[in-house]
Amino acid sequence: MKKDLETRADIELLVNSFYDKIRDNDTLGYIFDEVAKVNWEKHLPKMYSFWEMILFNKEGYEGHPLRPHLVINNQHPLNPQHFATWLTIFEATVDEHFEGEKADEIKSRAKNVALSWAFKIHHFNSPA
Ligand code: HEM
Repeated sequence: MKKDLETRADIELLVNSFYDKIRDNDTLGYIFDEVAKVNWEKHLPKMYSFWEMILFNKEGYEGHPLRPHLVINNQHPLNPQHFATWLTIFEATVDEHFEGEKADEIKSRAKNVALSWAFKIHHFNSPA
C-alpha cells in the first residue's frame, strides 16, 4: 500500500519526479527547456508552493498561474494534446508514488485546471 500525500516533502517528491518525466517527454520537454528556457531552481519551489496551496490551503504561492502559459503560447502555440500529455504524465506520477484521498484530490484539481486552460487557449488560438 502506498502512502497518501501529507507533507511538503511529499509534494517535492511528486513535483521533482513529474518534471523529470516532462523534460524527457518528446511532446513537452523542449517547450520547457528550449522555448521557455525554464530556470528550474526558481520554477520547482514555486510549484511546491502552488500545490501546497491547492492541496493543503497553505500560503506561499503568489502569482498568476495562467499568465506564463499565455506567454509561451505566443512563442509556441499550445494545443489540447499538449495539455492531455501533461495530465497523463501528472496522473501517472501521482499513481507511481501515492494513493489515498489527497492523491485523488490532486489528480482531480490538476485535471480541472488542465481542461479549463486547454479550452481557453484553444479558443484563444482558434476563435470561432
Ligand atoms: C501544455 C501544458 C503545460 C505546459 C507546456 C506548461 C509550461 C509551463 C512553463 C514553461 C512555465 C514557466 C516556468 C518559468 O519559467 O517560470 C509554467 C509555469 C507554471 N505552470 Fe505550467 N505548463 C503546462 C500546464 C500546466 C498545468 C495544467 C498547470 C496546473 C495544473 C500548470 C501550472 C503552472 C504553474 C502554477 C506555473 C507557475 C506560474 C507562476 O509563474 O506563478 N501548468 N508552466
